[in-house]
Amino acid sequence: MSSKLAISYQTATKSFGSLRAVDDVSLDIAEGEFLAVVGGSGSGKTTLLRLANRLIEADGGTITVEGEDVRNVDPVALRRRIGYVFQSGGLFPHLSVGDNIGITPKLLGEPATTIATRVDELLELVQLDRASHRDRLPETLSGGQRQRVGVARALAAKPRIVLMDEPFGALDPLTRDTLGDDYRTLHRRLGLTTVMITHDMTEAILLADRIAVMRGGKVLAQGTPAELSRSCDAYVLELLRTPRRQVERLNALLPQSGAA
Ligand SMILES: Nc1ncnc2c1ncn2[C@@H]1O[C@H](COP(=O)(O)OP(=O)(O)OP(=O)(O)O)[C@@H](O)[C@H]1O
Repeated sequence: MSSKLAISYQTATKSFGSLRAVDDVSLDIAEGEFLAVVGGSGSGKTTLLRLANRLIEADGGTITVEGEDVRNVDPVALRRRIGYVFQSGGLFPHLSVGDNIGITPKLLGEPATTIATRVDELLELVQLDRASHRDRLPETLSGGQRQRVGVARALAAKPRIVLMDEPFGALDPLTRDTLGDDYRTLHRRLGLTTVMITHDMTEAILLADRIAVMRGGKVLAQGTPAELSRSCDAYVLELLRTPRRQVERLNALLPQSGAA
């Protein structure tokens, strides 16, 4: 991991009316880092994520992407530099898998043959068989396959940064595990910087290098799981206890050998 910053929030604030959805947040994400943002519903995770690519504009503080103040970067150009994976896949229902993946290169005016090659590369990267997936509509895919297409689309313009909003939340646990592991491998292989929102502390611990815990628009704590465990905040400690408690309960209920 480099010591250069991919994203930096300095006292970032965003209010909706009287509600401070993001409240005075300072958070650095290094190039190559995988950061998970964990917190309950309404804690400000999505708002924080979207401040980085200007899907939402901050009303206080400064946010930089690769050293540049995002206010000085054209929002459309910024979003091409930063891949975004939506919770539901966010695919265009009337476009084929191939056209969904190729939409950004197409908007960038790349030739059709270059796009076709890129689509095939990306399908391979997210481990979807090209021939049997390229021409299908999103509604004919499983949730896991749709999320793989969502990841491929986010990577189409070769971004160095990927933002993911609860990307695997709606999937069954096995698919979720596999996709999480596969994405982590991609993150390493492509040298990406990833910021992933999740409700699930176990997923955050297993996938991320560092975790930021949000509540009420504030980042209560940030660091590796070991660093978080030294936090003085009761909410952070409670979140960290949940995975351990689940393991203890599972160990008590399941045969130890795993030969169920
Ligand atoms: N466009 C908006 N207008 C008004 N309030 C908003 C808007 N977007 C978000 N909020 C409010 O800001 C707060 C933070 O919302 P945000 O979506 O960032 O939370 P979250 O942690 O991502 O929640 P979830 O896990 O449920 O997606 C919430 O109280 C939400 O209702």
